[in-house]
Amino acid sequence: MTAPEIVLSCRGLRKDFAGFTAVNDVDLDLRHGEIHAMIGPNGAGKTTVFNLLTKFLQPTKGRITLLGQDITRTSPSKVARMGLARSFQISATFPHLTVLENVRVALQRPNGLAHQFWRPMSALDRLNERALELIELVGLKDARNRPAADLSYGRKRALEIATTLALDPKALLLDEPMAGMGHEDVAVVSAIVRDVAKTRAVLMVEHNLKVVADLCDRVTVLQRGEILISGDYATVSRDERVRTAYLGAGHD
Ligand SMILES: Nc1ncnc2c1ncn2[C@@H]1O[C@H](COP(=O)(O)OP(=O)(O)OP(=O)(O)O)[C@@H](O)[C@H]1O
Repeated sequence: MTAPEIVLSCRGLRKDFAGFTAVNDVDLDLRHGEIHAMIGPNGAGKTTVFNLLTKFLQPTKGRITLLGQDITRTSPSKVARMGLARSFQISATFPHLTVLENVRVALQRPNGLAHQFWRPMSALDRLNERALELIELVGLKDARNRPAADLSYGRKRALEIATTLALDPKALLLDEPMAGMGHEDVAVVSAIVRDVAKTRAVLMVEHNLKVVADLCDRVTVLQRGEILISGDYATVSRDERVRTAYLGAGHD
């Protein structure tokens, strides 16, 4: 069987901040249908890698490709349109708008609201149809007419994921999607991530190792800006360097 298509890839990625190397020689391949976790201690460079991949930071060295196209020098808005989405940057939700209105706003974003007013009713119907599909995908159908502010924490995160999916990204980067959640919400959001990953590549920074073990196909461990090891959870968690450096001695 051939390996799934590589959606987002980087080679030799490096970022220096005023003489300090925050990220060094990072190679990553995100594949269609796979969930890839990036873990590592505080300050390991995870956020910097996210910022480099989404083009919010320009790499000092290295090359990034999205669907085979070199995006190393492409602007963040262009890479977003090309199919790379990041959870918190383009998914801000409006608390006083309903769930449906929030997703509709997100769906209209690529073309800008100003271009929408002249469209025939059928286009608006299509917009509602697509909005409802996304709302259903993240399990918020029953709450579609409720203001976002009324949702529980986990369901707000589900709404954010729905708005992030509005551009139908091919690669989705999630920065600690389960942060601050209780068990039930973690289960809900995990199921959503598993579902959305079926048709795209997902990279997530996640501190909850149980989530990583249950959800992720591949784990990359960063330490002091460099990749310590990359592989499936079983392989990575068996590695002595990972056990001492990150998981801590005695971790099972
Ligand atoms: N703009 C910047 N200027 C200078 N140093 C920076 C900048 N951004 C990050 N760094 C440094 O780069 C290193 C990596 O930081 P980064 O935020 O990427 O780590 P992280 O793995 O995301 O950590 P955390 O888990 O705490 O979020 C840190 O030492 C940080 O202080």
